[in-house]
Amino acid sequence: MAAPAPAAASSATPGRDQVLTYGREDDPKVRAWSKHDLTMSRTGVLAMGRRLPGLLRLAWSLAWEADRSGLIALVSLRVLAGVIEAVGLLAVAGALTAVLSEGPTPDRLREALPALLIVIGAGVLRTALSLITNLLQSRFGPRVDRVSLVRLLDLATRTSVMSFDDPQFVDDLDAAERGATSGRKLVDDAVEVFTSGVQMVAAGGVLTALHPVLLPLLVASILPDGWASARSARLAYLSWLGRIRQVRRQFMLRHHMTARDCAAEIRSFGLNRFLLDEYEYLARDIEAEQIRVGRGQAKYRLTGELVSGLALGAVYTTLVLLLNAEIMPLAAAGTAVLAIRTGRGALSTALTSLNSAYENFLYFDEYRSWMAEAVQRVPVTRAGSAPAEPAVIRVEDATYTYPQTDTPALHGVTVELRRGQVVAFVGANGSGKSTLAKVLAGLYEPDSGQVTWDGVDLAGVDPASVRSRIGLIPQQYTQWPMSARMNIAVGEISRLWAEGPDSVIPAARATAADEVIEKLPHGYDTSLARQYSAGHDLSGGQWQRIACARAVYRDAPVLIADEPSAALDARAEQALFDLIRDLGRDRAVLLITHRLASVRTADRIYVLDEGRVVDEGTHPELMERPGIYRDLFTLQARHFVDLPDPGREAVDA
Ligand SMILES: Nc1ncnc2c1ncn2[C@@H]1O[C@H](COP(=O)(O)OP(=O)(O)OP(=O)(O)O)[C@@H](O)[C@H]1O
Repeated sequence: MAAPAPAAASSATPGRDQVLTYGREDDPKVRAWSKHDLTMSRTGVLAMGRRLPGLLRLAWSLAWEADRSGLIALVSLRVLAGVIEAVGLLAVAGALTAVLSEGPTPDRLREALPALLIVIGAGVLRTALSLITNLLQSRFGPRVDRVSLVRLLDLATRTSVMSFDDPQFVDDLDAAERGATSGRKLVDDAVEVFTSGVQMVAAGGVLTALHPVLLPLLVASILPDGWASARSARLAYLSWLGRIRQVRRQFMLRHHMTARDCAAEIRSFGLNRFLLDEYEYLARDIEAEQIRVGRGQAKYRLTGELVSGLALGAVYTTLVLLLNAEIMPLAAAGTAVLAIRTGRGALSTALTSLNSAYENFLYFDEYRSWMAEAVQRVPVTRAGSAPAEPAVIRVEDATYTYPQTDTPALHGVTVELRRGQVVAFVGANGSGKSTLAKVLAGLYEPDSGQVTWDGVDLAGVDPASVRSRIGLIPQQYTQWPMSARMNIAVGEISRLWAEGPDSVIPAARATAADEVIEKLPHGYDTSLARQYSAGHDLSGGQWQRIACARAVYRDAPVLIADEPSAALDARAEQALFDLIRDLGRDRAVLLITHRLASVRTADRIYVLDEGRVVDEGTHPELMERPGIYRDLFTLQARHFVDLPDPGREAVDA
C-alpha cells in the first residue's frame, strides 16, 4: 500500500502549538534551555568597565603564550604607525604653512621641502608598516586561536563527568566555544583603539594650536557617531544572547535532519515534513529577529550620522567665520581641514575597533566565565592513591542526586564487591544500576555516604588513581573515528606506546573482536571512521565486541561491565560471560545486565528498585523467596521453556 502523502506544512493544525518540540520563546520549557536572559545589566558601561581589565589580562595572556614575539612586534608596529601618522600630519601642517606664506614661490617651496620629504617618508613608512603588520597578523591570529581553543578543550576533557549532566554547563560551553576566538580580536581591537587614539591626540593638538574652539567642535562632531556605534553593537549582542537557544535548537534539528543515524527513521516514519516545519518555524523567528536588529541598527546609524553631520557643518562654518574675520590665516585653515579629516578618519577606525571590541568583549566574557566555572569543576588532585589491588570495595549508605533534579537517583545504597568475585546489579530500567556503577567507579561523588577501597575513603584519594584501576565497558561506549587497533588501544593508550601495535591482539581474541577485525579490508588498521569515505562501518554487536576488548586491554584490577552484551549474538554473549567469569577469578568484577540467565553464576546479586537495594543474595537464595528477582527471572525463562506466568498465577489465585 502506498504511504499517504505527508500533510502540508501548517501551523494551524489543531494542537500543534501545544506539542511543538522546539517550542516558543516564551514557553517556560524553552526558556529553561539557557540562563541567558536579556539582561541589560551585564552590558552596561559600568559593568563592562569592571570586567574589562580581567578580560584584557586573559586575552593578553593567551596572546603572550601563543606568540610572544609576534605580540610585541604587532603592538610596537601599530604604535609606530600611529606615531608616524601624527608626525606626517604635523609635517603637512608645516609644509602648508611654508607654501601659503608670503614671498616668492621658489623660496616658499624650498622652505616647505623638508616638511614635504617628511610627509612622503611617512607615507612610504606607513604602507610598509601596514604590509608587515598584515603579514604578522596572518601568523599571530591562528596561533592565539589555537591556544585559546586548546585551553578550552583541555578543561572540557578534564572537568568532572557530573558537569556534563548539568545542561547549563553544556549550554555555556557552546557559547564559550563561540567566544574562544574573540580573545585575539579583543587584543587586536584594543591596540587599534590605542593607535587611533595616538592619531586623534595629534590631530587634536594641531587643532588646539590653531584655535581653541576647533577641538571641542570636532569632539562634538565625533560623539554622536560613537554613541550610535556602541548602541548598534549592543543591540546585535543582546539579540545574539537572546537567540542562543533558538540557534542551538536549530543547529540540533539540522544535525538530526542530515545525520546518517537518523536517515532511516526520518524516511520510515515520514518525518521530513514535520521536521521541515519545525525548522522553518525556528528559522522564521530568527529571520524576524535579524530584520528587527537590522532596522534598529539603521535607526542608530541614521541618528548618529545626522547629528554628526550637523556638528561637522558647525566646525566648517566656524572655520569660514574665523577665516572671514581674519583671525585665522589661510595656511592655518588648510591645516585645520587636514587635521579634522585625520581626526575623523582616526575616530572612524577607533569606532569600528571599539564596536568590534564591544562585541568581542561580550563574546570573550562567555569564554572567560565558562573557563572560570570549568576550573572549579575539575576534580582536585590529591596526594593519596587508591589501593593498587583492592580486595574489598564498598559503597556505604550512598545517596546521589543528578544536577537540576529533585529526586535522588540513589537513596542510602550499600553494596560490596570483592576481588575474585563477580557481583551483579539487576533491576528494572531506571532503577539506578548505571548510576551506582558510576559512584562505585569514582566518576560520581555521592551527596552523602562513602565509597571505600580496602577501608580507604575515595573522597581522600586522587581521582585519577581510582580511574586508572578500573576497566569500564559503559552502556553507551564511544565509536572512535579511528582504526580498529586504536579503538581497542584507547583502553590503555600508554600500553600501546610501551608494548607496540600487536599488544591489542590478545584483548581482541579474548572478546572475539579479532573475528570481526580480521575480516576488515586492512585488518587492525582499517579506519572505523564511518563518517569518512575510507571509513568502514560495523554492526552494533561487532562494535560492542570492540568496546569489550577496550576494557580488557586495560587489564585493571576492577572491571565494570554495564550491559556489555546487549547487542551480542547468543554465541558471542556466552563467550563474553565465560570471559567475565574468568576475569573475575583475580579481579573484582561488576556486571550489570538484563539477561538474567547470565547472572545465575554471579557470586552476589543486588536487586535495585527506584534507587534502593531491595534484595541481595545468590541466584538460588533469591529464587527461593518472592520478589522482583524471582519475578523477572521467571518471566524471562518463560520465553525459553514452557513455564507458567508468575503474574498470571497471582491473578488466578
Ligand atoms: N544524566 C542524568 N540526569 C538526570 N537524571 C538521570 C540522568 N541519568 C539517569 N538519570 C535518572 O536516574 C535514574 C537512574 O538511572 P540509571 O541510568 O542509573 O538507571 P538504570 O538502572 O541503569 O537503567 P537502565 O536499565 O535503563 O540502564 C533514572 O530515573 C534516570 O532517569
